[in-house]
Amino acid sequence: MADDHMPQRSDRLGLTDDELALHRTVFASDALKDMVIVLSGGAGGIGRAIAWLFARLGAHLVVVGRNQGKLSALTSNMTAKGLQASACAADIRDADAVARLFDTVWQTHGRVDGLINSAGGQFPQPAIDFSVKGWNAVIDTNLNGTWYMMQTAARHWRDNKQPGNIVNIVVVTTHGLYGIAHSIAARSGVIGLSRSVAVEWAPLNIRVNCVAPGAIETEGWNVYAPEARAAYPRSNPMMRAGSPWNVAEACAYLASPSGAFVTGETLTVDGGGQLWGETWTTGKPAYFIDKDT
Ligand SMILES: CCC/C=C/C(=O)SCCNC(=O)CCNC(=O)[C@H](O)C(C)(C)COP(=O)([O-])OP(=O)([O-])OC[C@H]1O[C@@H](n2cnc3c(N)ncnc32)[C@H](O)[C@@H]1OP(=O)([O-])[O-]
Ligand SMILES: NC(=O)C1=CN([C@@H]2O[C@H](COP(=O)(O)OP(=O)(O)OC[C@H]3O[C@@H](n4cnc5c(N)ncnc54)[C@H](OP(=O)(O)O)[C@@H]3O)[C@@H](O)[C@H]2O)C=CC1
Repeated sequence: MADDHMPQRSDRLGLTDDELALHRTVFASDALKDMVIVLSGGAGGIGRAIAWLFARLGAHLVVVGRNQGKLSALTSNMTAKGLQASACAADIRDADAVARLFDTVWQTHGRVDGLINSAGGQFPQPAIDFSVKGWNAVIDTNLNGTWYMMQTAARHWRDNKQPGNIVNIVVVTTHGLYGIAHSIAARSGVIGLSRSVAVEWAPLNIRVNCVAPGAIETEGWNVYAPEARAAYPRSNPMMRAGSPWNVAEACAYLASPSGAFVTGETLTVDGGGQLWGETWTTGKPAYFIDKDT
């Protein structure tokens, strides 16, 4: 079977709910049967693919974000297809809101089996120009917010003597992604945290992994200028953007029994971009442009 390619369209970015409801998957339809999964950023481009895939594999998805309207629109579309999903608005930067969120989910379902942290993002800017407020906004969202979710989930698993697993969506921090140094710093923190608590929490039967997507076409790309965005599909040796579905299936591998012996790992889903290619979110500076090509 050929790899799936993102349809190249100019009208919108990413996959629609109708497409996500039907997209082929390699996973068995009961791979996540009866699992309760908390998914932050669930109404975003990658989050929605995760929500649909996981619910189609039998899980109940609790989707989290700041915008109740976007969350409810998604869960209505999912429940209309017979899938199990509910919406819970919360800002992951607010540790008290995160605590209330997990209390509510445990009260409602009596369990949580997995946490996927897909909430995140940044704005493109040369690092030398970051304001204190801009820096803090990105660190708070991507490092602190992700940590509040991880720690709160883990405390519930410990206190209820239940196993759990966490997948954090990060960015590729090792090579080729420029103009978002605040996010590279935050996500490097998340990767380090994940490796550290993968060991500390192994006695609690909690696995912790990361997925690092490369250029994945979603509406999240709207934060970048069209000229910068136009170069993203050429940022890896496959010379194309990835699909949110590719990221969702990587998460399913890690969150289901297929990942039972994997912890502390970062699974990179970038078409080889960490080995060859570059992404300038701010547009490529003249200094780096080879005038002979
Ligand atoms: C292939 C490529 C890789 C792609 C990777 C992806 O992740 S794809 C997409 C993934 N999705 C996304 O990335 C989603 C889009 N990103 C976001 O939602 C935000 O960037 C956020 C994550 C920081 C949220 O922060 P928030 O809710 O607090 O929002 P806020 O708006 O209130 O900003 C707070 C402060 O930040 C500063 N500042 C903000 N923008 C700019 C700018 N353009 N310029 C300069 N500075 C900027 C500014 O100081 C502002 O305060 P001010 O001066 O206005 O009082
Ligand atoms: N698309 C890509 O090419 C890549 C994406 N990534 C990362 O993958 C993740 C998902 O990306 P993608 O789906 O494309 O981006 P989107 O912008 O489409 O989705 C991000 C989601 O995060 C939610 N969110 C942001 N801040 C908060 C917050 N403080 N509290 C709760 N929810 C929040 C947003 O919902 P709301 O605004 O309603 O709160 C939104 O639904 C992000 O971490 C992103 O940085 C990494 C590499 C590449």
